[in-house]
Amino acid sequence: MPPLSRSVLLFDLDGTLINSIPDMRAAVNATLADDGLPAFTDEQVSRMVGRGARVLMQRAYTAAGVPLADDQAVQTVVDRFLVHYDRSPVAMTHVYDGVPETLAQLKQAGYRMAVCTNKPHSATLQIMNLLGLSDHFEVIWGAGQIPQVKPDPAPLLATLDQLGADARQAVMIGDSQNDTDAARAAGIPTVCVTFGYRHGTLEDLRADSLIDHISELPAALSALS
Ligand SMILES: O=C(O)COP(=O)(O)O
Ligand SMILES: [Mg+2]
Repeated sequence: MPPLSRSVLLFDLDGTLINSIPDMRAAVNATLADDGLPAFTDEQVSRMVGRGARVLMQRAYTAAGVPLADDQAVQTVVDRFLVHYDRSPVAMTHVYDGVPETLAQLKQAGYRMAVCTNKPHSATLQIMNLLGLSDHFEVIWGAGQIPQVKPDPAPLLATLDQLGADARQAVMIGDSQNDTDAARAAGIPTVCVTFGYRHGTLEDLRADSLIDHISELPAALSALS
Protein backbone atom coordinates (compact mmCIF):
# COMPACT_ATOMS: atom_id res chain seq x y z
CA MET A 1 0.00 0.00 0.00
CA PRO A 2 2.65 2.67 0.91
CA PRO A 3 4.30 5.03 -0.06
CA LEU A 4 1.61 7.15 1.54
CA SER A 5 1.47 10.60 0.02
CA ARG A 6 -1.67 11.17 2.09
CA SER A 7 -1.09 9.32 5.33
CA VAL A 8 -3.62 10.98 7.65
CA LEU A 9 -7.19 9.66 7.64
CA LEU A 10 -10.10 11.66 9.07
CA PHE A 11 -13.10 9.43 9.66
CA ASP A 12 -16.68 10.49 10.12
CA LEU A 13 -18.45 8.37 12.78
CA ASP A 14 -22.25 8.11 12.40
CA GLY A 15 -23.17 6.30 9.20
CA THR A 16 -19.52 5.61 8.32
CA LEU A 17 -18.06 3.51 11.16
CA ILE A 18 -21.20 2.81 13.19
CA ASN A 19 -24.95 2.52 12.71
CA SER A 20 -26.11 4.65 15.61
CA ILE A 21 -29.62 5.51 14.41
CA PRO A 22 -31.65 3.17 16.69
CA ASP A 23 -30.20 4.61 19.92
CA MET A 24 -30.46 8.16 18.57
CA ARG A 25 -34.06 7.47 17.56
CA ALA A 26 -34.81 6.18 21.06
CA ALA A 27 -33.30 9.30 22.65
CA VAL A 28 -35.09 11.62 20.21
CA ASN A 29 -38.39 9.89 20.95
CA ALA A 30 -37.82 9.99 24.72
CA THR A 31 -37.17 13.74 24.42
CA LEU A 32 -40.31 14.25 22.34
CA ALA A 33 -42.32 12.08 24.77
CA ASP A 34 -41.29 14.42 27.64
CA ASP A 35 -43.24 17.07 25.71
CA GLY A 36 -46.16 14.76 24.90
CA LEU A 37 -45.14 14.51 21.24
CA PRO A 38 -45.35 11.36 19.08
CA ALA A 39 -42.41 9.17 18.07
CA PHE A 40 -40.44 9.02 14.80
CA THR A 41 -39.11 5.93 13.01
CA ASP A 42 -35.44 5.08 12.34
CA GLU A 43 -35.95 6.14 8.75
CA GLN A 44 -37.33 9.54 9.76
CA VAL A 45 -34.57 10.15 12.31
CA SER A 46 -31.85 9.15 9.84
CA ARG A 47 -33.05 12.01 7.63
CA MET A 48 -32.60 14.44 10.56
CA VAL A 49 -29.10 13.30 11.56
CA GLY A 50 -25.91 14.80 10.17
CA ARG A 51 -25.36 18.28 11.50
CA GLY A 52 -25.15 17.44 15.18
CA ALA A 53 -27.51 17.43 18.15
CA ARG A 54 -28.73 21.02 17.83
CA VAL A 55 -29.90 20.61 14.24
CA LEU A 56 -31.28 17.14 15.07
CA MET A 57 -33.50 18.64 17.75
CA GLN A 58 -34.52 21.58 15.55
CA ARG A 59 -35.49 19.19 12.76
CA ALA A 60 -37.34 16.81 15.12
CA TYR A 61 -39.43 19.54 16.75
CA THR A 62 -40.13 21.19 13.40
CA ALA A 63 -41.25 17.82 11.98
CA ALA A 64 -43.43 17.31 15.08
CA GLY A 65 -45.13 20.63 14.28
CA VAL A 66 -43.71 22.62 17.21
CA PRO A 67 -40.57 24.43 15.97
CA LEU A 68 -38.23 25.50 18.76
CA ALA A 69 -38.60 29.25 19.23
CA ASP A 70 -35.06 30.37 19.98
CA ASP A 71 -31.54 29.37 20.91
CA GLN A 72 -32.44 28.87 24.55
CA ALA A 73 -35.28 26.51 23.67
CA VAL A 74 -32.96 24.53 21.41
CA GLN A 75 -30.31 24.26 24.14
CA THR A 76 -32.83 23.11 26.75
CA VAL A 77 -34.08 20.33 24.47
CA VAL A 78 -30.53 19.34 23.42
CA ASP A 79 -29.57 19.00 27.09
CA ARG A 80 -32.58 16.73 27.69
CA PHE A 81 -31.79 14.70 24.56
CA LEU A 82 -28.21 14.16 25.77
CA VAL A 83 -29.39 12.95 29.18
CA HIS A 84 -31.52 10.32 27.42
CA TYR A 85 -28.79 9.46 24.90
CA ASP A 86 -25.97 9.21 27.46
CA ARG A 87 -28.10 6.84 29.53
CA SER A 88 -28.14 4.20 26.78
CA PRO A 89 -25.90 5.13 23.83
CA VAL A 90 -25.00 1.70 22.41
CA ALA A 91 -27.81 -0.69 23.34
CA MET A 92 -28.80 -0.97 19.66
CA THR A 93 -25.79 0.66 17.99
CA HIS A 94 -23.35 -1.49 16.05
CA VAL A 95 -20.02 -1.14 14.33
CA TYR A 96 -20.36 -1.80 10.61
CA ASP A 97 -19.05 -5.10 9.31
CA GLY A 98 -15.31 -5.08 8.63
CA VAL A 99 -14.54 -1.80 10.42
CA PRO A 100 -12.19 -3.04 13.20
CA GLU A 101 -10.26 -5.26 10.77
CA THR A 102 -9.87 -2.48 8.22
CA LEU A 103 -8.77 0.07 10.83
CA ALA A 104 -6.16 -2.39 12.12
CA GLN A 105 -4.95 -3.02 8.56
CA LEU A 106 -4.64 0.72 7.85
CA LYS A 107 -2.76 1.36 11.08
CA GLN A 108 -0.42 -1.49 10.24
CA ALA A 109 0.18 0.09 6.83
CA GLY A 110 1.32 3.33 8.49
CA TYR A 111 -1.74 5.56 8.35
CA ARG A 112 -2.44 7.95 11.21
CA MET A 113 -6.14 8.11 12.02
CA ALA A 114 -8.63 10.43 13.70
CA VAL A 115 -12.39 10.65 14.04
CA CYS A 116 -14.10 13.96 13.30
CA THR A 117 -17.82 13.79 14.05
CA ASN A 118 -20.70 16.19 14.54
CA LYS A 119 -21.88 14.03 17.44
CA PRO A 120 -21.32 15.81 20.80
CA HIS A 121 -17.82 15.20 22.13
CA SER A 122 -18.55 13.46 25.43
CA ALA A 123 -21.13 11.12 23.85
CA THR A 124 -18.61 10.35 21.11
CA LEU A 125 -15.90 9.38 23.60
CA GLN A 126 -18.30 7.23 25.59
CA ILE A 127 -19.69 5.46 22.52
CA MET A 128 -16.29 4.79 20.97
CA ASN A 129 -15.01 3.37 24.25
CA LEU A 130 -18.05 1.16 24.70
CA LEU A 131 -17.75 -0.13 21.14
CA GLY A 132 -14.01 -0.77 21.51
CA LEU A 133 -13.07 1.65 18.73
CA SER A 134 -11.06 4.29 20.58
CA ASP A 135 -7.65 2.64 20.43
CA HIS A 136 -7.49 2.87 16.65
CA PHE A 137 -7.43 6.68 16.73
CA GLU A 138 -4.88 9.29 17.80
CA VAL A 139 -7.50 12.03 18.01
CA ILE A 140 -11.26 11.80 18.56
CA TRP A 141 -12.96 15.09 17.74
CA GLY A 142 -16.59 15.59 18.69
CA ALA A 143 -18.85 18.64 18.44
CA GLY A 144 -19.08 21.37 21.05
CA GLN A 145 -15.41 22.26 21.43
CA ILE A 146 -15.78 25.05 18.85
CA PRO A 147 -19.05 26.57 17.56
CA GLN A 148 -18.69 25.20 14.01
CA VAL A 149 -19.74 21.74 12.84
CA LYS A 150 -19.23 20.09 9.43
CA PRO A 151 -19.91 21.20 6.61
CA ASP A 152 -17.78 24.03 7.99
CA PRO A 153 -14.15 22.98 7.49
CA ALA A 154 -13.14 24.22 10.98
CA PRO A 155 -13.65 20.87 12.80
CA LEU A 156 -11.49 19.07 10.22
CA LEU A 157 -8.76 21.69 10.56
CA ALA A 158 -8.96 21.53 14.38
CA THR A 159 -8.64 17.73 14.24
CA LEU A 160 -5.61 18.03 11.97
CA ASP A 161 -4.15 20.61 14.31
CA GLN A 162 -4.44 18.18 17.23
CA LEU A 163 -2.68 15.56 15.10
CA GLY A 164 0.07 18.03 14.19
CA ALA A 165 -0.79 17.41 10.53
CA ASP A 166 -2.09 19.53 7.67
CA ALA A 167 -4.69 19.27 4.94
CA ARG A 168 -2.17 18.25 2.25
CA GLN A 169 -1.56 14.99 4.13
CA ALA A 170 -5.21 14.14 4.75
CA VAL A 171 -8.12 12.17 3.29
CA MET A 172 -11.67 12.40 4.68
CA ILE A 173 -13.80 9.24 4.86
CA GLY A 174 -17.50 9.97 5.35
CA ASP A 175 -21.08 9.25 4.43
CA SER A 176 -22.69 12.62 3.80
CA GLN A 177 -22.44 15.95 2.08
CA ASN A 178 -21.51 17.49 5.43
CA ASP A 179 -18.27 15.52 5.20
CA THR A 180 -17.54 16.16 1.53
CA ASP A 181 -18.40 19.88 1.70
CA ALA A 182 -16.20 20.35 4.79
CA ALA A 183 -13.36 18.43 3.19
CA ARG A 184 -13.60 20.27 -0.11
CA ALA A 185 -13.50 23.61 1.70
CA ALA A 186 -10.35 22.42 3.48
CA GLY A 187 -8.75 21.11 0.27
CA ILE A 188 -8.99 17.49 1.41
CA PRO A 189 -9.99 14.63 -0.95
CA THR A 190 -12.84 12.34 0.07
CA VAL A 191 -13.79 8.68 0.06
CA CYS A 192 -17.48 8.10 0.78
CA VAL A 193 -19.36 5.01 1.82
CA THR A 194 -22.50 4.40 -0.20
CA PHE A 195 -24.46 3.32 2.90
CA GLY A 196 -24.94 5.64 5.90
CA TYR A 197 -27.20 8.67 6.26
CA ARG A 198 -26.67 10.59 3.04
CA HIS A 199 -29.66 12.83 2.36
CA GLY A 200 -29.18 13.46 -1.34
CA THR A 201 -27.93 11.33 -4.23
CA LEU A 202 -24.48 9.75 -4.53
CA GLU A 203 -23.68 12.35 -7.21
CA ASP A 204 -24.54 15.15 -4.75
CA LEU A 205 -21.66 13.95 -2.56
CA ARG A 206 -19.09 14.78 -5.26
CA ALA A 207 -16.76 12.31 -3.56
CA ASP A 208 -13.39 11.51 -5.11
CA SER A 209 -14.07 7.83 -4.52
CA LEU A 210 -17.08 5.72 -3.47
CA ILE A 211 -16.95 2.41 -1.60
CA ASP A 212 -19.77 -0.04 -0.82
CA HIS A 213 -17.96 -1.72 2.08
CA ILE A 214 -15.25 -0.44 4.41
CA SER A 215 -12.92 -3.28 3.36
CA GLU A 216 -12.60 -1.49 0.00
CA LEU A 217 -11.00 1.53 1.70
CA PRO A 218 -7.30 0.52 1.54
CA ALA A 219 -7.50 0.05 -2.23
CA ALA A 220 -9.49 3.29 -2.66
CA LEU A 221 -6.82 5.19 -0.72
CA SER A 222 -4.04 3.70 -2.82
CA ALA A 223 -5.88 4.70 -5.99
CA LEU A 224 -6.21 8.32 -4.75
CA SER A 225 -2.48 8.93 -4.40
O1 LIG B 1 -24.53 13.00 14.87
C1 LIG B 1 -24.60 13.64 13.79
O2 LIG B 1 -25.43 14.54 13.55
C2 LIG B 1 -23.64 13.31 12.68
O3 LIG B 1 -22.53 12.63 13.14
P1 LIG B 1 -21.37 12.32 12.08
O4 LIG B 1 -20.68 13.65 11.81
O5 LIG B 1 -20.48 11.33 12.79
O6 LIG B 1 -22.02 11.73 10.87
MG1 LIG C 1 -21.96 10.67 9.13
